[in-house]
Amino acid sequence: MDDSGASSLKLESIRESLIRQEDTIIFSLIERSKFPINSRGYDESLGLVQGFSGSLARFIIEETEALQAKAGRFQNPEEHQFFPENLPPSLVPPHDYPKVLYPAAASININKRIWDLYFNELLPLFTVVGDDGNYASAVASDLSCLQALSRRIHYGKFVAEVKFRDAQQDYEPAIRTKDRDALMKLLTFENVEEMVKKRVQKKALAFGQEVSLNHNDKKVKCKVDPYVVSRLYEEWIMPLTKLVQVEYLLHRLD
Ligand SMILES: O=C(O)C(=O)C[C@]1(C(=O)O)C=C[C@@H](O)C=C1
Repeated sequence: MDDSGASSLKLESIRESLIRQEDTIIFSLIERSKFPINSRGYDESLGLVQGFSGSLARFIIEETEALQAKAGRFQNPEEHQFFPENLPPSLVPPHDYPKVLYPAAASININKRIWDLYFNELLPLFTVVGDDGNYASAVASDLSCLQALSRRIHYGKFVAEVKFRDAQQDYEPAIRTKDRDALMKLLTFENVEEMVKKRVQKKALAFGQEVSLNHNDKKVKCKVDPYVVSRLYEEWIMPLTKLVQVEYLLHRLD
């Protein structure tokens, strides 16, 4: 959260954070698209890393997360690990993050799903086929994409909390009867989703276009197809953010 305390929790400021996170996601996709797909970096059976059974991607991301855990990254309730098993403890003094979410919310982590989705479905949509051997650099960019996506999707916890506080009487019956469909309906704002899709498409066009000094150059070339970015939001990012909201709300009254 950008605000300093739970009392300043407003849907508007939560949405502002989601809007700012769009920039991070789009820039990270643009960075990753510099490299071709580089599939060998994700092959679990190639044995590229001596003494490690798994892909180069898994190796880099596990090791990076271990280092970031020691530096306190996952103390922040907005951050979620891809490999929570055997993470080393933080070595830095704890920061006093505002206590906005209920404590059990920490156990909601859908990164396994985000991981599978990213590598199997999303990556092929915004990278070209090919192999330039730059596996380590490509994976470093993958990690930026994964962390940006994970942070955005799990931000659903904060969105859900503020919606619950704003309309507790509407949410309580559906929470008590564990009615997922009713919760999904309550938290969905189709007009907002339409705006998100349009805005991210426009941002991808603005952030990713080739800049030319040649005035005769009328054709706009984009590093990442703006339509693909809008599709990522429509088909995966927003549905998963809503899934996190439902998971969060289901246990809100435990
Ligand atoms: O802005 C909200 O109200 C949200 O819940 C976030 C979000 C999104 O993921 O962007 C998800 C569900 C709503 O239907 C609209 C937008």
